[in-house]
Amino acid sequence: MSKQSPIIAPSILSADFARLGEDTAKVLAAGGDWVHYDVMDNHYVPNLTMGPMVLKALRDYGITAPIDVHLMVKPVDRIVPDFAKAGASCISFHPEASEHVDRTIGLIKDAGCQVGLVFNPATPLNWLDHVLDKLDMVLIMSVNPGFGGQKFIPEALEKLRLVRRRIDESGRAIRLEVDGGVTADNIGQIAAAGADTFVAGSAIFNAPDYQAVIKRMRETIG
Ligand SMILES: O=C(CO)[C@@H](O)[C@H](O)COP(=O)(O)O
Repeated sequence: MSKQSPIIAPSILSADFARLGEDTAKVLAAGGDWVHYDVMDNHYVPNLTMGPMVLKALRDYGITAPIDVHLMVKPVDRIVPDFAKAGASCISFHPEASEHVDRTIGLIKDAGCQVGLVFNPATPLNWLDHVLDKLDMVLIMSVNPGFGGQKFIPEALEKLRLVRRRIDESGRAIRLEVDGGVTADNIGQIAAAGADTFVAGSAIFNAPDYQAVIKRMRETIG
């Protein structure tokens, strides 16, 4: 299976939290495809963000774009149905945070969501063994999770190449997402390494013109 059409998923971790609905609608109108929604629990990662109630509030506000939930929480399973009910489209989790990775994958699918598995910079790819065919997405972290605005870790490029190969060999339509330090300047290199789904927070939300950054990213990806 060759690469799928590129998706740009602005991470609303860098949005204006005091005007979250408005800012999310604005970034989508500016050309964002998905909403990337970071859930941090001050346990698995050292930060605390948003839960399912805020996600539901975005749906109630009128956000209809796919919401790509990145769970940085431990334990994982208990909170999955709440996010599905709130309107998540895809739920990704870290294998180290789940006692039973295959069970968590099944739980997310049974809740009606797409499922992704997330790899921190030091997480080995052998967590893909035996489960790759069940996934809709593999997410490669190019920073250590917990904060926006960090610098891209270049070793992520080799990891992307390795996962691209595994996905292609599987023959399945699995997305390859990258998250952390993605900018209009490095997105070309990241796309060339095999990513087709690009999360970007500070590079978009800290810019004066969201549309101009997203357009530049899209043109660079080709
Ligand atoms: O999951 C995370 C951080 O843990 C990310 O989604 C960040 O929100 C990306 O932010 P930038 O690095 O693009 O500023």
